[in-house]
Amino acid sequence: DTGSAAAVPIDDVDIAYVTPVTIGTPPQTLQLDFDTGSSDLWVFSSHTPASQVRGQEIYSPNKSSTAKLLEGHTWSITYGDGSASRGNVYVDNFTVGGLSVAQQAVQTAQQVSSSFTSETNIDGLLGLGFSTLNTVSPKSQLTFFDNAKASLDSPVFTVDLKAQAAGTYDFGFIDKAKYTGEITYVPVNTNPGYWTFTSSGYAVGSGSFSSQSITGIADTGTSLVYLPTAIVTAYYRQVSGATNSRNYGGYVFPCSSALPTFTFGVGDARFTIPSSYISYSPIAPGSSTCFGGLQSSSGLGINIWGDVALKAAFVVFNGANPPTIGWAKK
Ligand SMILES: COc1ccc(CN)cc1O
Repeated sequence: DTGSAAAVPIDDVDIAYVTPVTIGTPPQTLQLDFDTGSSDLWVFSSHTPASQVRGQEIYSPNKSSTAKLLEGHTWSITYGDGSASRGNVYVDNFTVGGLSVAQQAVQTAQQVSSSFTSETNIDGLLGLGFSTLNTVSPKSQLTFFDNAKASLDSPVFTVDLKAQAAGTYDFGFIDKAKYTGEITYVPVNTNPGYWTFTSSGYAVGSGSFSSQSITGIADTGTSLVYLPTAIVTAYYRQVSGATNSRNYGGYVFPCSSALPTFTFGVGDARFTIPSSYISYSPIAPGSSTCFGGLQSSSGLGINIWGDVALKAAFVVFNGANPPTIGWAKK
């Protein structure tokens, strides 16, 4: 089997991407944020208080003839940005881009935090991290990818995110039309459950490449890139008027400032993030102060290669044993 579905930016700065999925019988279509940085599949539902729903599509298990409550199971998750959700669990038919799983655990939200309520274009998350991170209790559940893996032509999914355009999530195959040159594969550390790999270094603009190991996670569910402070300060030293603002919670700069590109290494390969991806967004609509797409990871305890970096590459998440991650130009 294989599957292929669109990854559509939800706003004009690519803060997140959503992908259509269908759940149950007859099929209910929701738009989910596919997140390689977590492993819960949760949805806005008929169990979500109306006060917390602001236009999101909901999954109603009682309207699905194939839904079954997973008795006595609950879940609760908190994300790196402080957002959170919790609820109960059903199993039901689940399809992504033509690829179906019969008894997928679908976690129905009974409570979502305000940032999810205000994210009106996201109807839930589909975790593509390792199933060890799943929060369902007393028995943790498998991700869609883990459930589908055995039936896939190849145990992989690929991520092709684009700036202000629809990209794709492919399952079970590697589409040669989506990348150029070779794919560089590097090892993945599955502890504690992220797609953790080690980058071989970085360069700021046309500067020299600094060979150093940067261990971090490939995270489709995070908008920006978060790297060690030394690297980030070296970058913004090249941006006139840049400051690390406590007020705005990170590096900001005059939107008119020229930004260098940022290059990162994967093995011998080099990937360059265009300046336009790093001039992420005005701090408020119409402001002449811009927030950077590259920020310090010092407060996170982990380096994150989020959408700003993933947009610059075609990435293969290889779920073989042992798992690896592959990066190619496009
Ligand atoms: C509030 O919105 C989100 C919070 C957390 C994640 C997962 N990194 C994805 C989101 O779209």
